[in-house]
Amino acid sequence: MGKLSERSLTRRQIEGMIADGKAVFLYKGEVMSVNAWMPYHPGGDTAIKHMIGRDATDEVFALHSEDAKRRMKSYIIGKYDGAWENFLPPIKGGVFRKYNGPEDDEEERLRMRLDLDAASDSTPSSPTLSATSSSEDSFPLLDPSLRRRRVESSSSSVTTVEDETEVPPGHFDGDYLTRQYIEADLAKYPSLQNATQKEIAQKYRDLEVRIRAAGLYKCNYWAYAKECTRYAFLFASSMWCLRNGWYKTSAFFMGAFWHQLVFSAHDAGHMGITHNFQVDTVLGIIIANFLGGLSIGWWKRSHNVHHIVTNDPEHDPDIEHLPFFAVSHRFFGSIFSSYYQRYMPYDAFARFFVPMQHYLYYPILLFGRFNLYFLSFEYLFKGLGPRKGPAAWHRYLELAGLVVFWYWFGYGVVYKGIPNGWDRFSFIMISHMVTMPLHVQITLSHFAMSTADLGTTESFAQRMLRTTMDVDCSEWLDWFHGGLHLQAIHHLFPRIPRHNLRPTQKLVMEFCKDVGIPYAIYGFYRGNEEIIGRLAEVARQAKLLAECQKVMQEKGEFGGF
Ligand code: HEM
Repeated sequence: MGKLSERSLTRRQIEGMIADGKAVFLYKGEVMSVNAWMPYHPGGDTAIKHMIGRDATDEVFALHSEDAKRRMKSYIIGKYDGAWENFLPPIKGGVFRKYNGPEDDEEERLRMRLDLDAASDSTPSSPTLSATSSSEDSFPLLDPSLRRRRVESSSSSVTTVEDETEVPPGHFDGDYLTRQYIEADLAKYPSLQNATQKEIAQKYRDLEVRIRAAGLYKCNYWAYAKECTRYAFLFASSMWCLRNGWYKTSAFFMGAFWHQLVFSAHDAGHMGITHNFQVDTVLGIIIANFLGGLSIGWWKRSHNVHHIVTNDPEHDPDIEHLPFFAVSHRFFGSIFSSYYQRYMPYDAFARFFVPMQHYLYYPILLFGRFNLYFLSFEYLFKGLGPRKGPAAWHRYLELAGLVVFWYWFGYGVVYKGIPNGWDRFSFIMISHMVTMPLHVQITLSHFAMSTADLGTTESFAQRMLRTTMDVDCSEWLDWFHGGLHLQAIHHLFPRIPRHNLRPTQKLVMEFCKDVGIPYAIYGFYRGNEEIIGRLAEVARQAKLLAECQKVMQEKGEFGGF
């Protein structure tokens, strides 16, 4: 009998394993079953759950070190020959059938042949929706009168194309809107046919090889020396002003220090500095916990899921901000968050805030840092991170980091360094509010982009570029945006060091042209307009929904989503 890793598995066998509760995914044509590893996984189990039944090659490749990829070999249980069609993972509602024997394989072969015949009979260019869609394969075409299309040239040579979908006046239909948004994306992006998406995936992998050969994974440590000088200057300025009794100016510098630090914490959290998981995580803990009072573990846990299911209202924690913001009408339906493991109710608070969210966007973000404390404490005190495996000990270092932070900042700076209550209060408020641009920078790349789910065939590269945009700015301003302005590039290659994102951008633009994926890039001001525009659009929909519900209640009908 041959080695386990050499046996060929059929699609139905793999489906049957998943039906039996096994966490199975494909990586470079090999089938892996990882239940035993899940409690030890530094990336948490949610990340893996999103890949069950899928070809996870690109996601796994983008997020892991060479060492982790080597480690994966021991979880191979077989191989799959041929082109894999993704299942919808159980976490997204996928349903799997038990495997009863070779007769199931025969039945599956027949089904696939029939599907193939049906596909070749249909128009080749028309995109088909995969397992996530309803029984219909494609939605009725978007009513052109409802769509305003603008085509603009950015300062770069790449064209930015954008649609705005508006609700027909007088009624609110969430499903209709969802279909409209999907149709808008289908019209704008390459076909979802398996063959097209596989070609995009292949070209994305070729691009990765070119990037690696160009040395763009190599960290520029001199650039970090400059970053550290800036951090030291901001911190020293804060302390100097504090000593001289200029509390408000001191608070400003403290806020600027935290604002800048976060960019390096982000790099470390992605293993984008030394590329060694333990070294970069410790760097991240020093920056985020010891100096910033936050938890890098919390951030990694939520941010990594965000990288895998970007802009998916039910799964991406980075766009789940009810009751304050809803970036999609789908939040009106009180959907279940797989990350938070709870319903996100569209309750009285949400009905109050969301219709005016475009006015509240900047004021609420002023308080963003306070929310980060809450999420960090919750993560560390509830022990939500890995309890076993290579990342288990990080929790203790993180907790020590918080103790040190509250000692130097809470006791040393605020309590001992400032003589009276009012100045202490204003120091805390100013220093925290000065970090507000960071929250804008974080949300800028995604809030205005698509939240539509195009199904299981869409490649990782297309999904990242469809849900993420970049911000165009002069190179000398890169320090201010800290790499967050090149989010689309970063989402395609999360481990590329921040200072190499700009040279990578050129290669990504060529890739986008080649595969026909629009590369979204706006100036900072225009990007802000886009966000406010999107928030205003969803706010209008929320108002319309409220009006419809009121009318229906008056008529004694049920006013649902
Ligand atoms: C046999 C399967 C797997 C093994 C052995 C494995 C191993 C590891 C290891 C050792 C790390 C630490 C960072 C590193 O050295 O790269 C890691 C991180 C990570 N893994 Fe996996 N992994 C597996 C499957 C997956 C899958 C399917 C996903 C989903 C895309 C995933 C997502 C992540 C993420 C997001 C991180 C980042 C965690 C962090 O930086 O804190 N992993 N994994």
